[in-house]
Amino acid sequence: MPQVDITLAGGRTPSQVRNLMREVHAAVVRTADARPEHVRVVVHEVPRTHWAIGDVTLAEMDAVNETGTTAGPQNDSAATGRLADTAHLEQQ
Ligand SMILES: O=C(O)/C=C/C=C(\O)C(=O)O
Repeated sequence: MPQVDITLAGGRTPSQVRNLMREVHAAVVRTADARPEHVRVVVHEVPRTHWAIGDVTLAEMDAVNETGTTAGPQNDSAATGRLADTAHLEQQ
């Protein structure tokens, strides 16, 4: 009984989430030789205020990207709006 769990940051429309579920379902049926009625797809949607990367939440990154100002902790990723785990790559 295949089960696919997907964790998404909030912000997608219900239609986007539904399409994602449909396509994942189809992919599992096609590739895993699973019966359609046995495939479970579970989407966990996390509020953007509850997902932090390097202590900068996605909501804080959004605010930076929308206003050009820093809304969260003062660090490189908050200032640039980039994901914290990629910021170090530009420093090398
Ligand atoms: O954790 C990250 O680096 C980014 C996560 C973003 C998502 O999961 C999303 O866009 O849903």
